[in-house]
Amino acid sequence: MLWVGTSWKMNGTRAFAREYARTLAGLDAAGLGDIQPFIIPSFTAIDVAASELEGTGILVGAQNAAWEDAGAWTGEVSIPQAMDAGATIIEMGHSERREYFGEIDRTVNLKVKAALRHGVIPLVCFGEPAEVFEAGETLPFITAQIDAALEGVEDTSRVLLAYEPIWAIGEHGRPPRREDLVRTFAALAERYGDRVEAILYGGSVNHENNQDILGIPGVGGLFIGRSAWTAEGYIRNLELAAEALRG
Ligand SMILES: O=C[C@H](O)COP(=O)(O)O
Repeated sequence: MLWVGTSWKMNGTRAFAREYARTLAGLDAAGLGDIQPFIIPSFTAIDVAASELEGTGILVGAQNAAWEDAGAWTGEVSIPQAMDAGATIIEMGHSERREYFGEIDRTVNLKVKAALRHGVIPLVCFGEPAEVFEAGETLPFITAQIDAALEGVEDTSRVLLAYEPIWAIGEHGRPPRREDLVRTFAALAERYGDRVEAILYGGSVNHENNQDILGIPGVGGLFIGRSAWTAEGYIRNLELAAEALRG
């Protein structure tokens, strides 16, 4: 099974979400084979996307959620609230949240535990900055992030991990070299492969490198930004992944 999903980040109105999800709902999901698609809109559009996608097998997630269930946490959205809107995946630890909104390993860990307690899937993002990569310190850096995220969690089998090198993300990002990903995923698979649901790759995934990345041993899926920000772009990514899976 390959997990192939997209986060829209801070993009999209409810009307956009309805249109996108409707196009996606028209897809022959069975024809994709063993691919698990998921989309992660902004909070405001989760319910629209989820209702359009009901019964299609395509999952909808939230880009963040609080670890507490309710209370005086101004500006936060709890996991039960995200679930109420239709989310079954909770993303956490994305580098943009770590850089701009104070997300730290400790809060990611609290969120992993809260998501599992509520029976939704934690999607844990991690990745190193350029200077760590250039110093050859990627592995110790990312394994420390993952170990902290999973600390004290007995059963991690439903956790999705997403390796997103910070220097590879977004419009100024550059896709990693294949040999670097091969090395990193070999180590991640050896250390976490049996313990988690899947280990995804994210950062400058596009229609040209999609299949090549999926061919790397240990890569269990893709977490895509820009090249899936239109329904057509995302569907093309899904079709390419299905083709890669068929071999
Ligand atoms: O959440 C998605 C990632 O940050 C990747 O974004 P990108 O594909 O636009 O580089």
